[in-house]
Amino acid sequence: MTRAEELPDIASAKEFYEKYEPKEILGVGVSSTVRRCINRNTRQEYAVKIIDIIGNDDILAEDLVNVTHNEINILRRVSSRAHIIELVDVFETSTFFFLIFEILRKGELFDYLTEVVKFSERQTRTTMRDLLEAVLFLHDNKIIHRDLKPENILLNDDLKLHLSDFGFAIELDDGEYLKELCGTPGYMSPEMLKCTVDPRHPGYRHEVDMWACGVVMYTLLAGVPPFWHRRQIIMFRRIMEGQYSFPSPDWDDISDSSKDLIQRFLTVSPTERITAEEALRHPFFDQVDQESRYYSKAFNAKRKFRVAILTVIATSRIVRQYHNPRTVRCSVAAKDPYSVKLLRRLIDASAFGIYGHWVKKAADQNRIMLFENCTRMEQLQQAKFETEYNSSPEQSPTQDDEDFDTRLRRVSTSLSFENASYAQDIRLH
Ligand SMILES: Nc1ncnc2c1ncn2[C@@H]1O[C@H](COP(=O)(O)OP(=O)(O)OP(=O)(O)O)[C@@H](O)[C@H]1O
Repeated sequence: MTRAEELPDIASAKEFYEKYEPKEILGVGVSSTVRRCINRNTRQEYAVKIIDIIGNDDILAEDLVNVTHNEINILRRVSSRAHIIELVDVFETSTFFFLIFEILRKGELFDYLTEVVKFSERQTRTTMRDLLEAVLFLHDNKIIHRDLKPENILLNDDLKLHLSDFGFAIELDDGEYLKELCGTPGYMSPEMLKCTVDPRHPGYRHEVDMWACGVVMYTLLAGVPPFWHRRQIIMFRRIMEGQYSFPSPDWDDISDSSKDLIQRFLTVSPTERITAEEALRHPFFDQVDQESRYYSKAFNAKRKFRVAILTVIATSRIVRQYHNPRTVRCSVAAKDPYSVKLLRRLIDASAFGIYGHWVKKAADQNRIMLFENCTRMEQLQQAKFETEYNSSPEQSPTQDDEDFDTRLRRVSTSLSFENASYAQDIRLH
């Protein structure tokens, strides 16, 4: 049994054990273990996040206590709002924190996305609307999440999303700017990266969350992240320059309004980037509005008749397609099987079946980045290589004369180290 799997002894957490009965592990975080638990009086099920303050080799106990207090304070302010996880109870001892949350049985959006490979536009619309409503609430209350990504979005039984993990969330006063580099590399905004390498940069604000929303939306629709590159330093360059594309064939069937909204999220200048409020008014969401308005209208015989006719037409089309599927020319399938939608899905699903995760499709389209938290050894090796490279005599510039790329490489190296020890989240001081 690993240390994470061990339960804190009863003497050190009497109050928690008196009220709750811990059960099996639901997930393991960087500094915590999450278990199902049952309230002994009500028999209601919850999820308890158990944070081991002193048993964490990578993080200083004092830092962990401060970070957790900040997380609890923010959660108490935002908890149980629509699409935000509910914090039910908190217990603190000298060695452990116990944070009791509502239980979200379907786990991470990330795992769900891994299973289905990518989302339809309709699914993306629902997911992004819920996410943006949560983000709007945070921003209206001057809170920045700073780590929006599919791993931090949990799903309940009805696949309704709940934003979680407020470990990096922070409250920001008007006119205040931040400079701390934190979050997850592929989701970081250009201004966050720029202020790390340019000491004269003013810093960043809540717009970093909107950038992350763009990365999430792109990833949901394409099944691959927008800026990924095997070398983190190149990925950072791409982020800072806003260099991404909508390559064929994946994006051929995706509407212009989806692409337009992504472009508005992934706008390099934070002042020109779309806000959560504006995004919710974007035409991409109109279709849902029409649908919900349609269903909320009172009974109308004419409309009902129309729906019945459309249903018959759709059903007969499905039956026809089932018996006479669209022909695929052998020459096309042999030359470029991935361009045929039907085969594309089959290839993706088979690759997933074989490897247990998404695999590389081309140099610029790589799903590996989504699994970077599993490649610790590779990152550690790369970090070691980069450090040796940086520490060689001819590669040790002073703080003043080092060029932009050297500073960026330094950030990238630190991130690789942080990634290796902290799995996917980072916090540099
Ligand atoms: N309320 C919940 N209901 C169900 N499962 C949960 C719940 N909260 C967390 N989990 C599961 O536990 C895993 C770890 O959660 P946690 O938020 O602690 O991860 P983390 O953010 O990586 O941890 P850390 O805060 O230490 O960085 C999640 O990925 C999820 O699968």
